[in-house]
Amino acid sequence: MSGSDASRWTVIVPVKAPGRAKTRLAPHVSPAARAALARAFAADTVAAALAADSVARVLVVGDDPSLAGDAEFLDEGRPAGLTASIALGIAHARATGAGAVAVLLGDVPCLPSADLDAALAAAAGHPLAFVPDADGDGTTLATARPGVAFEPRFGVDSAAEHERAGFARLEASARLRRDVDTLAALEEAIALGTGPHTARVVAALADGAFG
Ligand SMILES: Nc1nc2c(ncn2[C@@H]2O[C@H](COP(=O)(O)OP(=O)(O)OP(=O)(O)O)[C@@H](O)[C@H]2O)c(=O)[nH]1
Ligand SMILES: C=C(OP(=O)(O)O)C(=O)O
Repeated sequence: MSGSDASRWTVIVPVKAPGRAKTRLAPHVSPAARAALARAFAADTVAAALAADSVARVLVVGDDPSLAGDAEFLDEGRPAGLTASIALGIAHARATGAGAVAVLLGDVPCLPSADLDAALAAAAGHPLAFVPDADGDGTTLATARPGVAFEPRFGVDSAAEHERAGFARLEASARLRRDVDTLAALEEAIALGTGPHTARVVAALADGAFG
């Protein structure tokens, strides 16, 4: 992350409180391990965004400031769901001078900053764009050029919803597309190579640190 000129991106990362997150992992790991994984996924995602050359600003939206790390934090207040938290983040970013805006979900722990830079460079060629997740039905990144009305459609079948709403589908790396919701996705992420926060929690899990 360097400078703040208008050609660079503001990246909004919604992150829910770890204790309530990643419920699809609940059958496989303890509540403490699940919360630690959720926190680590977010930390690796935010770190990648902060390190990206094309990113001027990273804004974490949620209800736990400790999840923001070195990024800005925007308190969503009473949790009202993913769509509401994203809308709050976009409105805040635009009201405080953001030009190009991206929403990156906080569960892509394999993401290298160069892969985010590549996707944002491609996104700059479209008013609105998105990156489908690894499974193809969801979305990991949605983008809007400066001044373009931005109402991303994250949630169920968001890839199809984004396409229907006129967002251009971008080619992107497996590492940007690999969100982690399930045990199978976690195993794939480990095989791809995660960021250091997730790697530490996975190692602790393997050592039996969570019981
Ligand atoms: N701020 C905020 N972030 C959210 C909210 N819901 C989901 N997120 C974040 O959006 C990203 C993608 O959400 P999901 O893949 O559904 O993750 P999740 O809700 O933790 O997982 P499940 O409980 O398994 O559905 C993750 O970074 C979540 O932390 C919300 O209500 N508020
Ligand atoms: C909210 C989404 O994430 P997931 O499908 O991982 O819950 C999405 O893909 O739009």
